[in-house]
Amino acid sequence: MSGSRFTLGTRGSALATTQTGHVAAELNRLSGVEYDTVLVKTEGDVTSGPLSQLGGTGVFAAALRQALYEGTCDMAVHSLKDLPTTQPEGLVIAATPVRADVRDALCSRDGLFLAELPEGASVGTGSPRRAAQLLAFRPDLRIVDIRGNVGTRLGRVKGSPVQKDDGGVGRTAQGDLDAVVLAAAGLERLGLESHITEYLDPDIMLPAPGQGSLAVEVRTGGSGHSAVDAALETMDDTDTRLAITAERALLARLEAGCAAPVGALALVQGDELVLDSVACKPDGSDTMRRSARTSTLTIDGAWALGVTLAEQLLAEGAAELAGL
Ligand SMILES: NCc1[nH]cc(CCC(=O)O)c1CC(=O)O
Repeated sequence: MSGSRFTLGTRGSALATTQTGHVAAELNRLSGVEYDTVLVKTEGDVTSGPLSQLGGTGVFAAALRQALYEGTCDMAVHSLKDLPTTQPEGLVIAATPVRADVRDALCSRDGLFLAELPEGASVGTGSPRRAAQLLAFRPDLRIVDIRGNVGTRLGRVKGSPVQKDDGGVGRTAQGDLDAVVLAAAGLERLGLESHITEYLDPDIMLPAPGQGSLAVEVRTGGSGHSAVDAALETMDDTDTRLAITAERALLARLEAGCAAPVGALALVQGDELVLDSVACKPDGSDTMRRSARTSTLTIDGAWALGVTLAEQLLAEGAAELAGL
């Protein structure tokens, strides 16, 4: 689209609008071009069944991508981990900004660490990946399938702080869980990091491929503004791009979606890209952790790293283990 403004599509959740707002402000700072945001309702926001049973990947992204493709907006900001690994024809990821904290975060009552939760404690998550890794570390935990936006999930924790009508903050007795697990990045972007009682070490909990990373998507050919396209190029972070490429290649080669009990984390360490991965039996009774590294620091090299590690996992029975 030409003209002096660009339009950014976003989902309506607090997390989505916050993320989009940050990206918009940064693009405006870098390019001087003004922007508008367009709210797009997605299937993932209106369906109420448990996330793990929604089936298909990309329920959050599909409507937003449709809006972008049709020209309702010039750009879309996604949480990368919610994007299916196949890139739709006609759209490209123009920027992956510097990644935020990749870790999962425990938000528990009374500031308890994961290891300190009482025997049989209830932990809420809708993610089979989180559930399996929690159970691998603590087989006694009772995993409760929850969904909803970040605020709703935090509210499930016993004694979690609530905003009172008079503007003060009180404690709720409404909570029914001892803890929930959420992405640290989302909590931090929403200014809710005070709820975090433990950043879960990737040795215990490998994050979802792409976790903590944003993807700014445009139509093939660009945003329609050369200044905005240049800003997107500036915003793109090479190390983030390499890492998420390897993680997503692994997921793609496993033919696993975001609901699979599979974790992956890649990091540029010196002149190497290191990829750690885990495939779990959903009940956490068995896990397969494998790592690989490459010194070919290109997008093709990163993709090949993910594929190679996925093939090793598959050769060792990961598909049967994780029910892929
Ligand atoms: N599936 C929902 C979703 N998509 C992205 C984030 C958090 C932000 C991120 O990982 O970049 C979340 C919430 C969560 O998992 O706690």
